[in-house]
Amino acid sequence: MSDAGFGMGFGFGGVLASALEAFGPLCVGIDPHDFLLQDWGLPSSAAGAREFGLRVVDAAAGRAGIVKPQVAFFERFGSAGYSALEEVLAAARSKGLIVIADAKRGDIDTSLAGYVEGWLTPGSPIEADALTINPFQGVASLESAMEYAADNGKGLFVLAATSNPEAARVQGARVVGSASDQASRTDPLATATVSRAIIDDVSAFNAGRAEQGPIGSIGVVLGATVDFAALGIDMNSAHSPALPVLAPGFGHQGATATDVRRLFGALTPFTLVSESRSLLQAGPRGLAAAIDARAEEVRAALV
Ligand SMILES: O=C(O)c1cc(=O)[nH]c(=O)n1[C@@H]1O[C@H](COP(=O)(O)O)[C@@H](O)[C@H]1O
Repeated sequence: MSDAGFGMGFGFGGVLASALEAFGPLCVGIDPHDFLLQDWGLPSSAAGAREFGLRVVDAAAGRAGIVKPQVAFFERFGSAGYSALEEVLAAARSKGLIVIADAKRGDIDTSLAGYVEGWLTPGSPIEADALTINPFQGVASLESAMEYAADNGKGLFVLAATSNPEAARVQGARVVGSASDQASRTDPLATATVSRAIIDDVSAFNAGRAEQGPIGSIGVVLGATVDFAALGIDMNSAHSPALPVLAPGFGHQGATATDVRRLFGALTPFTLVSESRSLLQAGPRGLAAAIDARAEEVRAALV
């Protein structure tokens, strides 16, 4: 595969670049909700979630570059659910799909290391290519996880501005002294929103690993339903290496392909357009065509 016009680089950024080049930015969610299992004629059980996940993988392979299993819908079935998830993860990775495990983990750094070892160690039974991470304990608590990911060719997507409307109260709160915020260096009392500070801190980590290539290994989650200006997030500020963005909020939550450029500005080439229910409700027979159509729609909107 050729590079995506940004130079391939190595590490997770390079893996993302090749998927974006080959398939465009669509990320297919694997969310076996009960109502979907029922619509698909599958039982609400680990076996149903396994079958659902494997069918989504089959439909996505060769049509999209990235899948995002929602771990919650497997975890609810306990060890049998994890066993099902292991099969889905392995099937997806064996078909060349990039797998983002959506588990939203977070803890003090030594405990977080346990999660990251499980999800991001090559050869682990739950190995994924990247993991979603919750930074509520401070971005500094993620430091060793970010290092582990970058050292192992893996990625993290750190929640920064999530798509749910309840998030604004916490994520829009203002904090003093964002790490790489220019204003905070000249005025020690200058503030940034929590969302903006998380983006700056993640970008600063990637800058320290610039030798890995033009796209960073650590990305952020920015929901496509969010009012970014209200959070003080400027999509046109520079990030070097480029900052990968996982963007849920498309389809069922309201955003559409035609919103991508307006919302993500200069970050558009590194933004993964993530949809779950709006694709999955096409059912097992219609899913492949739905993925083809949406992948094409998203690519066309970005030309
Ligand atoms: O990390 C995520 O993917 C995520 C972050 C966020 O801010 N909002 C959000 O909806 N998600 C996840 O993205 C998926 C959205 O599903 P749909 O609304 O059905 O497309 C779910 O698995 C959510 O858990």
